[in-house]
Amino acid sequence: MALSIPSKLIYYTKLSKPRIIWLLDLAALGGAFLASKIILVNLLAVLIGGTLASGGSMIINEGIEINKDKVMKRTSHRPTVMGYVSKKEAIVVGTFLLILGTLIGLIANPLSSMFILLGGLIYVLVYTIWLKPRSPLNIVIGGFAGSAAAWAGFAAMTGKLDLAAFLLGFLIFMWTPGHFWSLALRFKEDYDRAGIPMLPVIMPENFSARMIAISNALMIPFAISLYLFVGIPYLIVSVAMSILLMYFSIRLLKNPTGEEAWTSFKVSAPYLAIILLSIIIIRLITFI
Ligand code: HEM
Ligand SMILES: CC(C)=CCC/C(C)=C/CC/C(C)=C/COP(=O)(O)OP(=O)(O)O
Repeated sequence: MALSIPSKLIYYTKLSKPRIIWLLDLAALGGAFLASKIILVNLLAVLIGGTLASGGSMIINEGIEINKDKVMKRTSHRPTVMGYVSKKEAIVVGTFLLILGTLIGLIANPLSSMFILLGGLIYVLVYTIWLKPRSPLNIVIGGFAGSAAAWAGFAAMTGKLDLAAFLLGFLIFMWTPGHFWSLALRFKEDYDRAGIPMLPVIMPENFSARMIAISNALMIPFAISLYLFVGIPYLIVSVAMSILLMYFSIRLLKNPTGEEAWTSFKVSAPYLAIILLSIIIIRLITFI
């Protein structure tokens, strides 16, 4: 199908999942602001490189998954399913963007660039190709893709990692199951139809709700202990947000329905966003 360049650009922008990239960028910013100094050029390199690489990785994912996306209601309108972007084109363009993003990360330093590449490779190779079709633990391991964004941000400023960076990375790692199992519980019929063994597909609702509550509870110590590096105002924000998150996890435990799971999913991104924003804003104030 011959399409104009502007419409291709619109399709590629949609395929890159901008609704997810902003939070990955916020994770990279959160990592960067945990460092003791901010190097502006490196910050721009990791944000631009990370955005291109994560967008590219999502485009590769949607190239690989056309047949699954076709049978899932939620994903059946993607430009790849509609035939506007072919499998081969998505994989070629996505790979190009992943490589370009990795190279731009080199402007900061090799470690930051390595984390950008690692994030993309974990998402495409480990999650999409290897674990997603095979194991209900797919997203547990896949969660390291999000950690890589935070580590790329920190490494861009310092060329190394430290305890604060590890805590932020593991916070995102532990956040991912609660985020995704809530969505998968809401759309379990979709995943079942596509033959993807997501936890809520193969286990009863109450078991999935319990796993969401447990993983959220295990995440909270990582979120709160970052106050050692960010200070008391952060402690107040992280405790308040964690109480709110657990309130919705307990509601889901008591009533493990698709509707409650959707509420839990909708709370999860703002939870992480507010934690990351408070790190960024509080550290920014201390830098000034
Ligand atoms: C393997 C790990 C992950 C899986 C399987 C996953 C899965 C998903 C899915 C299927 C959606 C709905 C997608 C759509 O709208 O097309 C979604 C939404 C989202 N994800 Fe994830 N995700 C993961 C990790 C992450 C990470 C690490 C971040 C950022 C740090 C993130 C941020 C978001 C955001 C911001 C949304 C949009 C939420 C909304 O619409 O309210 N996700 N995720
Ligand atoms: C540092 C760096 C480059 C990190 C990249 C990390 C990355 C791309 C994480 C994305 C995770 C994500 C949106 C999964 C969507 O799941 P899915 O593809 O199973 O969703 P679907 O069911 O909507 O297809």
